[in-house]
Order: sequence, then structure tokens, then C-alpha cells
Amino acid sequence: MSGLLAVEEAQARLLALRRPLGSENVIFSQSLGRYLSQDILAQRDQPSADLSAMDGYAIRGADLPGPWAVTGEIAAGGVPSQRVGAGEAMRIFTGAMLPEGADTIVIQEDAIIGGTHLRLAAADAIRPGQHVRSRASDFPAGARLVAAGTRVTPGVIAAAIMSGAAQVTAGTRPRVAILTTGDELVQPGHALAPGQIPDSNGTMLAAMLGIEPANVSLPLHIRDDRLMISRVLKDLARRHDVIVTVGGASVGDHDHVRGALEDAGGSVDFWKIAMRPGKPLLAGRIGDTILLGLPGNPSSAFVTATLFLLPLVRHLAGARAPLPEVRRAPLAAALGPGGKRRDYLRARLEGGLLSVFDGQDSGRTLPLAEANALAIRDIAAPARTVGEQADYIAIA
Ligand SMILES: Nc1nc2c(c(=O)[nH]1)N[C@H]1C(S)=C(S)[C@@H](COP(=O)(O)OP(=O)(O)OC[C@H]3O[C@@H](n4cnc5c(N)ncnc54)[C@H](O)[C@@H]3O)O[C@H]1N2
Ligand code: MOO
Repeated sequence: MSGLLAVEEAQARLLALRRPLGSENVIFSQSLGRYLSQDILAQRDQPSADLSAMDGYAIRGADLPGPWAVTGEIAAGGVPSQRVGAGEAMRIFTGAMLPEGADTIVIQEDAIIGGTHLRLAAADAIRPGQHVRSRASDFPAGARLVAAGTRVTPGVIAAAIMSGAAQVTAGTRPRVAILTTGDELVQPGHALAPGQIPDSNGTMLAAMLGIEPANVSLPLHIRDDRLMISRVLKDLARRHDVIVTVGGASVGDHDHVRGALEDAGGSVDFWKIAMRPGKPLLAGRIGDTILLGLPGNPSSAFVTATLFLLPLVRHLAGARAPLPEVRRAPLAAALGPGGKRRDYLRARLEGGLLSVFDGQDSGRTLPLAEANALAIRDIAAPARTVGEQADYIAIA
């Protein structure tokens, strides 16, 4: 279909509209899900000395198979006050520093103790050097542990703390406004008159953004009134980095987002993408604020938010790889050929097989509750049989 932008090109153009916002120092407890704006460099060796990995006895490997005289004890947090000489052993606990001279741990299950006399239950069970965590074996001082642009996970927090850091430097959280449009929409949970439907998209989008590093304002709703929409856009643009509108993006007489954007002094960068659902997606700017106009159909809003809104927010927040990762899995059933737009099909990945749902009407919401994947079918892709591989994106 002519005049429709390819998904990749639209994504590239959207992300090029604005550079990442900036960075700030963030305490660890506030850092989850944010993007590092500086590499995490190790400020110390970890561990900073050779440590025991087990509870038992520290010995010299050269003395195997024993026996030994136990001369003292060392626990985690202590510093050994004496060395281990020939024929000597020291009682030791997990995480404790190895005494000088020792290089091997005999775990207590392999030891037979009589007073201070230690011998092995089975001599062939011990390997010289065993159960020692050597200095810097986790990481050495100066090592680059995690690269800038990486998302902070609980594991990244653990490594950053162990590196000696007191906080991280992370990208600034974009301020995002959500604006739903449509005369038929009613606040969630409120009574519906004939012709009305609940506004599910606003809260759905807020939930999708809720696990991203963004400051999301409470969703606003506005009627299909071009003047009102343009006033609200102008106002929101003063206080937000991103405005996401839902609905009113198509060609109907009541679809006002494009016109309202222009009335508000903004400009359209692109409109209409070669994807299904999501064709009427619109992107533009009002000053530095990016406006992303999502189609109103719930599945269209969900798919375009997954492919455009979340990547935009991650990009502004400093992500190195903001786009969703495309994976592959075998199909659980045959899949027909692709059409003129690339399909993002609601699907479920279970037991390693990808099942594409039968009902793909973009007006439906139930498939969104059931899907954990979007199967990707390219423009004019040939039909595929059961077991053939298909691309997909995992969704939260
Ligand atoms: N003549 C044409 N008609 C349509 C075209 C086209 O190319 N030519 N494109 C179709 C496609 S594709 C889509 S997608 C929709 C998108 O239209 P809009 O973005 O203008 O969305 P609306 O018309 O406002 O709403 C569509 C549908 O979704 C419901 N909706 C809207 N907002 C919400 C919300 N916040 N929560 C839940 N549901 C919502 C709305 O009631 C409509 O049923 O246009 C096609 N038409
Ligand atoms: O592109 Mo629309 O989003 O098919 O339903």
C-alpha cells in the first residue's frame, strides 16, 4: 500500500525527534528500571581477598592427605591473626578470609575431628585448591561491570553495590501525559448510557508505562472537539516531554488529533504506518514535546504503544536498545499468508510453541488479556505450516 511508512523507519524517525533527556544521581532504592547513563566501573577487587566458599578447615594443599593440628578459628568479617604452617589447619567458615599459607578448604563433612586433631574421612575426596574464592574472581578493580544505557535490574543493583558505588547515574525520567479522546468514552467503572463504552485505553497505557522509567500524569479524557483538544495539547506540552493521545487518529469526521496538533502550533512528522493493527499512528511535535497519536481501537493502541510509545520513553530515559527484542519460536498451528501491512498478531507462547489467536479484530480487548506475545507476520509473507518458525515480541 503506497504512502505507508515501514515500522522500522517510523521507529527511527520517532527516536530521532529528541535526544535522551539528561541524567541525575539516583539512590539504589529508586534505580530499578532506569537506564544507566554512565558505565559502572569496579572501585575494588571482589572479593578483596581469597575467601572460603564453605564451612570447614583451611589447610595447605601440599599437606594432603593430612593429618593436621587445628591451631585456631576464623569467621567471615574477621582477619586471620596467624598463618597456617606445615601440618596445620584452621577452622574456617563460609566467607572468611583464608589465613596466609592456606590454599585449600576441607569441608567439615569430609573431616574427622578428635580434639585438635583433624584427619580426612576419605583421602581421595579432596582436590588441592578446592572451595576457595580467589581474590578478584568476581571482578577486579577497574573492570567495566555494566555499560551505560543498560536497564537497572535487581542484579545490576547487586553488582553496582558490590563494586563500591554509593548510587548510580541514570537517565532523567520523561514526563508523560495520556489524553484519551472520544464522545463515547466514560470513566472506568461509571454507568454507561446507550452508545457509550468504558475508557480502557487510558488506564491500560498508564499501566504499560507504569513499569517504565517515566513520570506519568493521570490520564485525561476529552470529547471530540478540535478546539478543546488543541488547547489541552498546548497546555500539556508546557509540562511534559511526551503527550500520548488515543483515538481520533484516523480519517473520520470526528478524528481531530492531527488538526488539533497543528492548531496548537505543532507539526506532524509522520502519519500512517504499514502495520496492522496501528495504521493511523501519528507522530509530531509541539516545541520540544513529542506527540504520539495512537489509534483508538484497544488492540491498535496496545500494539502501537508496545512498538512506539515504550521505545520512545526508554530512549528519552537513556536506553541503549529501546526497541522490543524480536525472538523466534515454532508455530503451534498453520498461519496464513501476510498482506499489505505487517501484522502484529495477538498470540500466546506456551511450552515453547506460539499459538496465534483466531480473532484478530483490533477492536477487541479480551485477546489482550490472554496474549503474552505478538507474533509478527511480514508484508506478503508466505503461508506457514505448523512447526515453522515465526518472529514474535514478548509482552508483559
Ligand atoms: N474510512 C476509514 N476508516 C477507518 C480507517 C481508515 O483507514 N479508513 N482506519 C481504521 C483503523 S485501521 C483504525 S485503527 C481506526 C482508528 O481510528 P481512531 O484512532 O480515529 O480511533 P477512534 O475512531 O476514536 O476509535 C476507534 C475505536 O476504538 C474505540 N476507542 C477509542 N478510544 C478508546 C478508549 N480510550 N478506550 C476504549 N476504546 C476506545 C472507539 O470507541 C472505536 O470503537 O479507524 C479505522 N477506521
Ligand atoms: O490499523 Mo487498525 O489499528 O487495523 O485496527
